Amino acid sequence: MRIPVNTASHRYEVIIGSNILHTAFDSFDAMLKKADKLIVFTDENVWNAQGDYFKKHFPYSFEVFIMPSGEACKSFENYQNAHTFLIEKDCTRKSFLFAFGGGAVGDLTGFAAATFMRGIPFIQIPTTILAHDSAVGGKTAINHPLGKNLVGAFYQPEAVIYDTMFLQSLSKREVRSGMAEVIKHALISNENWLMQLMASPSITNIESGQLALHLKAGIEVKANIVAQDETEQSVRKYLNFGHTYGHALEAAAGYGGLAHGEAVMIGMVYALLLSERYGQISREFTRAFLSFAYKNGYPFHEVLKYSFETLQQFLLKDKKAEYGELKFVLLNKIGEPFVQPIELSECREVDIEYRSLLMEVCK
Ligand SMILES: NC(=O)c1ccc[n+]([C@@H]2O[C@H](COP(=O)([O-])OP(=O)(O)OC[C@H]3O[C@@H](n4cnc5c(N)ncnc54)[C@H](O)[C@@H]3O)[C@@H](O)[C@H]2O)c1
Ligand SMILES: O=C(O)C(=O)C[C@@H](O)[C@H](O)[C@H](O)COP(=O)(O)O
Ligand SMILES: [Zn+2]
Repeated sequence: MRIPVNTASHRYEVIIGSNILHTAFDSFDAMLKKADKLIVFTDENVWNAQGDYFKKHFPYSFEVFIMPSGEACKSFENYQNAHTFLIEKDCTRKSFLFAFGGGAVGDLTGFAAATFMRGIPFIQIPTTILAHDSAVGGKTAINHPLGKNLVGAFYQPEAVIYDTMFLQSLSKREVRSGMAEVIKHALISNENWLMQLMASPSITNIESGQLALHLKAGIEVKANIVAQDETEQSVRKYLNFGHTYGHALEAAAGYGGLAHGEAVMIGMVYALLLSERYGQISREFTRAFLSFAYKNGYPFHEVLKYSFETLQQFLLKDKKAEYGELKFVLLNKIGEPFVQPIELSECREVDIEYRSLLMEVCK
């Protein structure tokens, strides 16, 4: 199945299916044969779990750069190492990169592709559920100790080749983390879809055919939004639902302490509490949603490890902030996101409210 992504700067497709790696490159054969070098960026875990399948089914000869797994690959140090690798391998503007991994590998590779010799092409080959989000739309970045994804570029891939075979080796924790972005896509777009997800007996145990439908639906939401607003001037901000508080937690936890999707899930409940004040979200819904997420194993108790004072320094660095004003994505109703300026004093009030709700619901 192919899903078009038509952004202002570039048009490409997400090719998604099971066992497609060996055939998916057919349409790119001419382009890839013109490249002087094909370089695959991956991480240790992905290479250990899926390297053999990759080597068997990837139809070209390539060199591989294996990075530390998880957020460690989005460090300045690894970003420099990646460029050193490309330079030492005599890569040129005719070289081509592949991001073979989850969102961390995808974000690092995309940023390396955007900046190596001022830009070389790359293809995303995502291997996590979460990467149905990260591989699409062209946000690339590394982390700074003072804030998540603060250094990056909008840079679109030539294609996204999503072989869902790769998902089989994901840990339960990574499945849960990835499902948070699926749930985010439902929350900002479609109440029926959200209700279907909330009715699943277990969010980490969805049958593969059904999971593929959720991934397709999530990719379509994302593709539709980035087609309207590639560089986050307007509606793209909606894709950041849950991320203001979520990114602050990830930074406070020292990148990698919390998985991205775990932090986003915690941040989405915080955004629901704010949505009660500015939209039509009821406390009853927030409570039901929190209870659903808690039963599915999202680690809400992590919030209690960090004071609001620790989180606020990161909240203030959120990329949506403008002219000293913090902006949160909130929901009027399920499927109706909007952007709301919020004072830091109100963030603190809601943080206190959140901690007491957690004590009540997450026993
Ligand atoms: N660019 C975007 O639009 C966007 C969107 C969402 C998230 N992100 C970024 O993506 C990152 C999170 O992505 P992620 O959750 O995929 O994390 P990740 O890339 O860190 O992968 C999670 C863990 O799973 C391992 N892994 C990956 N695929 C595997 C597989 N098939 N089998 C076994 N292990 C595997 C990885 O090695 C890692 O340890 C964050 O840095 C986040 O900021 C970016
Ligand atoms: O694509 C987007 O736009 C998103 O906001 C998707 C998010 O899931 C993703 O985590 C993104 O990297 C966050 O962007 P940031 O600009 O807040 O760093
Ligand atoms: Zn995200």
